Amino acid sequence: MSYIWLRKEMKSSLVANHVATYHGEAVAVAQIAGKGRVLLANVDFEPGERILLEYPLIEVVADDSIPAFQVLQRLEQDGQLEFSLIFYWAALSSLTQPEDKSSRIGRMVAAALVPPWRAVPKETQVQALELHTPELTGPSPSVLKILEALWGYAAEAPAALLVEQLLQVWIYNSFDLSEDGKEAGVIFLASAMMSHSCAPNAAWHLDENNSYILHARSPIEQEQEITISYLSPDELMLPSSLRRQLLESTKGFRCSCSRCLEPLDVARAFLCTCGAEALAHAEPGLQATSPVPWDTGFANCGVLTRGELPDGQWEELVCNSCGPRSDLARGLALEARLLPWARSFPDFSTLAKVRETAVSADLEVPSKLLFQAESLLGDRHWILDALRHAVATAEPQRAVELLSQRLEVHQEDYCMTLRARLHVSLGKALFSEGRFPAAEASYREAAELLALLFGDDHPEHLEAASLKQAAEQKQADVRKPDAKMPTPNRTAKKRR
Ligand SMILES: C[S@@+](CC[C@H](N)C(=O)[O-])C[C@H]1O[C@@H](n2cnc3c(N)ncnc32)[C@H](O)[C@@H]1O
Repeated sequence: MSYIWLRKEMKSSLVANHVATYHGEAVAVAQIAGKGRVLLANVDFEPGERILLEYPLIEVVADDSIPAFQVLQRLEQDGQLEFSLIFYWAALSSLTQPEDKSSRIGRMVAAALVPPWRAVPKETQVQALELHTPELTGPSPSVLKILEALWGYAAEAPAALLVEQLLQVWIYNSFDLSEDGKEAGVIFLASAMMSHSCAPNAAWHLDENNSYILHARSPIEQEQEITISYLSPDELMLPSSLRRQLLESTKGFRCSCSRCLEPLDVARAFLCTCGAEALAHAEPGLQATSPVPWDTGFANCGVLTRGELPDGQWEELVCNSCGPRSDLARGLALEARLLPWARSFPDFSTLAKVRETAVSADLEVPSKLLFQAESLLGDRHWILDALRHAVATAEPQRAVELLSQRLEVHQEDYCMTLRARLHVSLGKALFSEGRFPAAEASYREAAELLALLFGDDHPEHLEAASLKQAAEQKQADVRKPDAKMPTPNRTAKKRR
């Protein structure tokens, strides 16, 4: 991979200078063809090692006591806003402070028809404007409506473009801080340089001061790119085509990470008739060479047509043992049938952003679906995994068995957060069955993974550690002879 290093002496990049000055011992900004600016490691990092801590550049919180915010609320109610209101509020809050009289645009907040609101110093705004946005052709209708509502027709084009650019900066670079139904967001400089990967090598979280903390989740070598996931741990389980569609529709780019470039998709694993695992191609339909007989003979499926397959095409699966197979249509048919169920599953609710979610009214019982899925889908199939999750929640007596199966599947690196959370759930299921040593072991695994991902002061780690302690305590209580009760030995003595 060839990089162009953006060093401190290159005055073209304020962000690169900032990173070199404040985080230069750990990271540097570089440029990669097709991705733009990226963050590279300046030294080697061990798993669990902290890479950086960064203070927020701008933080915003929804506040309906402010008249300018109320104007946005009215526009939202009238259906005039294209994106979530908090992005527009963040753009307005990234204008310069009313007292900044240095430019015409700098006086915008002071000139509004409503009282001035909290804005930022000019220097902060200039830094924010260096963050990634798609190419802008002009202000959007929503921004023009806002300008009209806040400034009247006097608002001029350069101001509209500035607001549009700030809006895009927030859409493409911000982190969600919403809590208890109150929307909020934050942007950073160094952290905004990081690319997404579906197999990320770093994990981030925000601490109680909203500082950005980044840890290595796998070994990272000097000059290697540092990547995080823009998707949630559950979304990382989706097949390549859906992950890519999600990133395209929400973040506006086609992912070129190592996992998305894999030709076969482990999240779409099927059972070949030989008993081995058969994987689908990551780009469905591309490998098709001739049509297959569509009569699947599968109950309730009838005759499968091209249009009924998940991506409207027929596919060939590649078996680990016998190679390309174009006769495994029963598995594909079941996948197509289960898709509406999976899309309606709460963990994957963001899929609604990708395409209209067709949720059938007569959603079937997950335990029945699970039975069918296990006969045709491979353990690594995302829908089989989601079914095991659903059944483990609905039927606590099966939780230990199903969570253990899920954990076995998720032994790979990119699933680390999910794996840690699965260990917590398994610990709870074992604890409720009175299996305290096993529960303790599961909580210990969770605590270790969470410390590695987020540090040992993170609330999720502390919770797992305290659950582990509770399981330990229970074990000790079980082992401790109760002073009031006669032990078998004492009873035996008395009898003699
Ligand atoms: C938050 S910015 C990251 C920094 C950005 N590269 C820059 O030059 O400012 C997000 C943008 O980086 C690019 N990007 C991030 N991850 C990517 C990936 N996995 N594949 C392709 N482009 C990616 C996309 O253009 C995306 O909209």
